[in-house]
Amino acid sequence: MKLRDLAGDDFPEAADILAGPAGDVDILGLSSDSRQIAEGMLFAALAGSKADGSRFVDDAAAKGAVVAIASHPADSSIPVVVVDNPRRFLAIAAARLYGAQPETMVAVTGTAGKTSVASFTRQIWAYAGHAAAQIGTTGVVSPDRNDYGSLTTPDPVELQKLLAELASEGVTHAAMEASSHGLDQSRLDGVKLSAVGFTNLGRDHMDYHPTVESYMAAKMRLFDTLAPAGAPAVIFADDRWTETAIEVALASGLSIRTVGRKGGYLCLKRVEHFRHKQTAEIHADGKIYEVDIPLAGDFQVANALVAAGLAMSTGVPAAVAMAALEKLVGASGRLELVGQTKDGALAYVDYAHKPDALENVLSSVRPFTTGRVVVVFGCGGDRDKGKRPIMGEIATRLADVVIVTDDNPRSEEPATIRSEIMAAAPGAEEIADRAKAIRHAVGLLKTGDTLIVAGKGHEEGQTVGATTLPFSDHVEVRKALQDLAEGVAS
Ligand SMILES: CC(=O)N[C@H]1[C@@H](OP(=O)(O)OP(=O)(O)OC[C@H]2O[C@@H](n3ccc(=O)[nH]c3=O)[C@H](O)[C@@H]2O)O[C@H](CO)[C@@H](O)[C@@H]1O[C@H](C)C(=O)N[C@@H](C)C(=O)N[C@H](CCC(=O)O)C(=O)O
Ligand SMILES: Nc1ncnc2c1ncn2[C@@H]1O[C@H](COP(=O)(O)OP(=O)(O)OP(=O)(O)O)[C@@H](O)[C@H]1O
Ligand SMILES: N[C@H](CCC[C@H](N)C(=O)O)C(=O)O
Ligand SMILES: [Mg+2]
Repeated sequence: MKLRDLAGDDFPEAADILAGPAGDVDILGLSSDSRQIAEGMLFAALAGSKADGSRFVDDAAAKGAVVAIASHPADSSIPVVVVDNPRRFLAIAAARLYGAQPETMVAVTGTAGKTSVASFTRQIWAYAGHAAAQIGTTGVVSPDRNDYGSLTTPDPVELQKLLAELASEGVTHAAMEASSHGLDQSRLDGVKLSAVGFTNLGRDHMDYHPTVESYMAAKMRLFDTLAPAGAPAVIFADDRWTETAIEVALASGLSIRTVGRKGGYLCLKRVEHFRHKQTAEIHADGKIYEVDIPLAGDFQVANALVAAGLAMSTGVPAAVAMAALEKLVGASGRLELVGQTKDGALAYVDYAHKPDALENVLSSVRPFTTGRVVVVFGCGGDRDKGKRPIMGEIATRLADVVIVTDDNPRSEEPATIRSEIMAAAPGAEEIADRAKAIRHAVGLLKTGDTLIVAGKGHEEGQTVGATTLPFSDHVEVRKALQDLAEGVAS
């Protein structure tokens, strides 16, 4: 496709250069990484967190790039087209180059619950008879795929390639997670959205966003920039940041649909929490439905409501959506019951790796725990350091036994990360080796206790330095439970 057609009318600041010979250049592919460039491709020079991509224009040209997109002029053997936001150019050009997307796409943002909402929305659509997919932290799930993922919101070129593949595989509906990094870096800018959702805002990624307001503003790009005017915006009604989300949706001309106890579109009239399910009375489309949601964790009711709101906003009748809630399966590693001891103590794996999530998950299991709540967790390296003492405090306040261990130390010294948590967790035990920490915790379990292994959820690796070693909380919990049952000494 010609560069001019990839740009369309979206980049008036480059209209002059695109009207000339540079606009006629035929583009065979796109990349923001000079190392991935091949003959005939466009190179987008992005200012990143570690490097400035414009340093690599010559490398890209040497590998066969025919044009570069950048935010400032550069001397090069290939034309350099200057635009205000090269990341946005890359995303929009990728959407045009790959062409197809599932007809109905929704995106959900918020600090916690995105993966669960994307999964539940996919499940409700599938129940309603649609070929549906989800894209996010746990990877890609569709009728034909179950691919492990790495980023919550993929890089725009990969994302658009994936959407075109899904469309060609017959997927008509896709729900995706919009992370604050993804939104801030314009990774979703070429996605054609039918509806958008917001769950909640808590503390996370304060290493990347300077203030909580700017973190919220990044999330709200989904509403004020990406959602087309008039699109439904499904907003969880009971969060501290609900009003802000509503204000942004109003100012952006979206159709506001609140869900929750204070919800107008879906109103939670009553909910009873049981150990493995919740019974909710939901007012939807003029009727009251009593729904058994077969998931542990009261926060899952909020996620189920946002998902039902998104499904209904894209054509699923209320009665079908409510019936589908009774069949939901939790996303992998989200308060997932992995096993129990012979005395009936339950062991869960959960993905809480930020303060609000840890607080929610520990509070959720408390009412059903007649014994002690035992938690094993750590904090990731090269990520928001401020959350470490906060999570230490939460664990100490809400659990009876706290075991601090490693969770993807990455380039940091693991002992330093643990000590920053331990500083706010008096009485906690520190066991560096995560497998040993889990085994120790399982060994402590008595009748009535609940174990939460938090932070890694579905993850299949432990990243130490630059190496990711195979590691799964599920596998380690199962092994420890089995050895305990067989009397193998720890
Ligand atoms: C901090 C961050 O978000 N980094 C993302 C960002 O990279 P960057 O722009 O900072 O890259 P950089 O290393 O500074 O390099 C700048 C540019 O020079 C290019 N380059 C570099 C070297 C070279 O030889 N040639 C070359 O062209 C790079 O390809 C890049 O385009 O843009 C890249 C392309 O989209 C992402 O892959 C990369 O994600 C990294 C891998 C990452 O770990 N991201 C995490 C923090 C993330 O995005 N997480 C979110 C949130 C999860 C959650 O909600 O909890 C997610 O969506 O997963
Ligand atoms: N609605 C919610 N409110 C508070 N905590 C939640 C909520 N939903 C999930 N959690 C907690 O957050 C963890 C992660 O849930 P989920 O993966 O659905 O969220 P996410 O927004 O996709 O997270 P991430 O940004 O890490 O991918 C869960 O394991 C649970 O501990
Ligand atoms: N998408 C999140 C995942 C964190 C998971 C946790 N296990 C950790 O490594 O901190 C991030 O990159 O911040
Ligand atoms: Mg997620």
